[in-house]
Amino acid sequence: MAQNNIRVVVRVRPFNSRERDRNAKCVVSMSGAQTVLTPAPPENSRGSSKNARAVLDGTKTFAFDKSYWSFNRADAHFAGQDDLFADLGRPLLDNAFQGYNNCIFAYGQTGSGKSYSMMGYGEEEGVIPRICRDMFARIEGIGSGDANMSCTVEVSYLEIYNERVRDLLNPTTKGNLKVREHPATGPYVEDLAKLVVRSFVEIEHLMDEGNKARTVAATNMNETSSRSHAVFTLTLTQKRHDAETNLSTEKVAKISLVDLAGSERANSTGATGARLKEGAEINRSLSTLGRVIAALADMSSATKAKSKGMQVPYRDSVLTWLLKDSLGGNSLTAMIAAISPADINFDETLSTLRYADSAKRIKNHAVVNEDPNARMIRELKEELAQLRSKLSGSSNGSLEETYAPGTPLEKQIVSITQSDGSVKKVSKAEIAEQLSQSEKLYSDLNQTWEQKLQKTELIHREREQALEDLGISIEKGFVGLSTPKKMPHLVNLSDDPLLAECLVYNLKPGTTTVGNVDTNRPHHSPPADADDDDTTATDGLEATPSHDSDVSAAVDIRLNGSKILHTHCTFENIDNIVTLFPAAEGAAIMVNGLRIHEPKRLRSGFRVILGDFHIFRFNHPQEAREEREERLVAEAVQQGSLLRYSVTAEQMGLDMGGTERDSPSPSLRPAGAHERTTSSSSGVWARQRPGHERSSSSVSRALSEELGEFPGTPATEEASPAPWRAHGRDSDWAFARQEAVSALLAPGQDLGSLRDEELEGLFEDLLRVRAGRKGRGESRVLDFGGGGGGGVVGGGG
Ligand SMILES: Nc1ncnc2c1ncn2[C@@H]1O[C@H](COP(=O)(O)OP(=O)(O)OP(=O)(O)O)[C@@H](O)[C@H]1O
Repeated sequence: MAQNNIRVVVRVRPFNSRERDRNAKCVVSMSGAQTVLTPAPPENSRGSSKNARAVLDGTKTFAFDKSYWSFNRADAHFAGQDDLFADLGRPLLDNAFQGYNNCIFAYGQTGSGKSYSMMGYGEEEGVIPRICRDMFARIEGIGSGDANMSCTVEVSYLEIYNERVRDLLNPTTKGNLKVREHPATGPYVEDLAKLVVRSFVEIEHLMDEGNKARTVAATNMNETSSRSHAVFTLTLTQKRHDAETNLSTEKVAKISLVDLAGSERANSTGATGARLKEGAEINRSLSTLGRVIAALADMSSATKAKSKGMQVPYRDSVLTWLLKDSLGGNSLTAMIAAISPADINFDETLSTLRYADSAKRIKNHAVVNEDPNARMIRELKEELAQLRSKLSGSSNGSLEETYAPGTPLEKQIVSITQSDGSVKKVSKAEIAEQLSQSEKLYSDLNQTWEQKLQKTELIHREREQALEDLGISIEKGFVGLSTPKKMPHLVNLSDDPLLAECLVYNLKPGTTTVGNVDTNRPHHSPPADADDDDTTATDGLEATPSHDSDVSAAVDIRLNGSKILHTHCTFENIDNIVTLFPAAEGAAIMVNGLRIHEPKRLRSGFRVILGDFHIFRFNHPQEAREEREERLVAEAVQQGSLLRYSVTAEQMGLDMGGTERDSPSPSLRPAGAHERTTSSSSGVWARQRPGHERSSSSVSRALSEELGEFPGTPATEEASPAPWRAHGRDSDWAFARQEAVSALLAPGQDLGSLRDEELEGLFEDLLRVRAGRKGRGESRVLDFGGGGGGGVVGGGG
């Protein structure tokens, strides 16, 4: 058994545009493995010697396993994604191939760079895709080097939100899976899909669809990923067949990769109602994580005798229960503490560094998992025999009481011997429950590879069906993802880079109807009355019930949440001209910030908001291409260059076919909105995480750019914006929200003329932004992120 401390590394990101706009000072410095946090002097007393002393007094120095300086690429000690992978990813794989469990979790406030390190953005792949890619490269190497060795990989992907566990890969399980614990297996999520993957591309595909499920669920509640914890787990099984003895042995390693919710939620304030409940539940996982880390750190410094009596509150939250092995258990674990460099985030950064500082004292006890399945099967078999005999009463020896026939199982108490040898009194009802759990575990463990493959295929079909039922376009025979080549479509925008632009809704020739997802749910109350605070009603992807009415059958795109009517609107695509028709009076529809009541022709790049929370960009690839072509030709003509006039579009850099550029016409959209890379080589990780900042300045920048205030910005953006660039794709999202709000607050707009819901929505939004700003150094401007009745434009249905 290897006893290892948790490896703790810190990473500081560059300033974001909001910090730059506020002239933030960098308060973080790094030297070797040390991270130093120095409070910035107050604005009005800079330079005074008294103040200089006070600042020095406030300096905090922390030593970690590594400190990654990602603040400025130009610096000699700059650390990028490669460095992180070399230090954390490669050793993790070395350990996993030896048979050790491993875990990496990222901790830090919202926007500090957790997802950047874990998943990455654009070409800047994070540690998760690199691990997956390298794992399959190693497996290939093993397979070709030793015929007696074989490796298999299984994947699960879950999200914890409000203490509820949602399977992101299996739509048939509803959003509340149970965490259980069995002595043979440790904590596990009952009924969580564990899908077989045979290549990196298959993992990419799963991750893509998992993120789609996450996005659908998040949009339902106007959420972002920073409110939930995501746990991606790989199980690597290596089988060695010994030709001489004809025996097989196994090594199994579990790799858990965890992107935690923004840590400021551990102490967020200002929430009310459902928000408060949500806050409390998210806090529960994060605050319990804090207590678990503290308890384990204390235990590591206590004497052996003293530490024996100490309790670690793993079971107080779903997250810590699931991470039990990774924290103080059988795992080699690393924590990435992500921090902002800015003075305005000083308090959050200090709190993150303190967290990280205690985490580094935690000791884990990792063992090589040799033949764990064989052991578990043996233990479960023994247990099952005991449970069955207790339940049937056949082992009623002298020690057990006898009960009259017909006595309810709850009332029949028997004693069972537990795996540690202790004897426990339990009711037969509990035994029946445990029996069914253990039988399930036993049958899971006994599944053949073929059965696992079949199940994976079945869930895959169900998942795609569930997405298609919502109107979300699915790439059949997935090989890298690209948005539709020709079809006009809507693509979702989001404040959250992780959730932006992963849902594509095709607008096929003819009519596409948008309605409420609940329309095809039998016995559901009218969606117009839907209370968006009711977080229990919306679980994201679910296997869709059969279409039970004419209305539901006619609905192609199903959206959830408040203010989406049974039949909300239709898109008519006639000869490639797309027109949006409100389907009923009062349907909440905005196009480019204006509420529409009449049909409206859409042009590529238009922002469309449906209901309160569904924000899209309309893309018309063909139209965008034609416009670019026309513009280039016009430019060529203007320059009087007959030569250029005669060159083909392709020669001018227009891609007419395969690798299309689907973004809206720059003339019709904020110029800061970048085109997405459609390169399949960068895969889903790149696609899902275009450069993207959540800040106010991107709104103002987007507006300025549209007004031509950024002359340096090229009219036609190149694909694949780097994440650290000042303006990201979110300008589309923020721009859409901005114009929606501006429309309500337009000059001359009489607030008194707003409808009650609109006024209330705005009021709540303002309160939330204000509370957010007070509670957090860095807030998202336009963070109307609460579900609670607010929303983009308040009123609607
Ligand atoms: N090391 C880095 N280099 C360049 N840009 C970074 C780095 N880390 C983060 N960023 C940028 O900062 C922004 C926020 O990062 P990210 O989305 O990873 O934060 P997060 O901590 O995951 O937030 P949340 O808790 O909301 O999920 C992104 O635009 C990202 O591109």
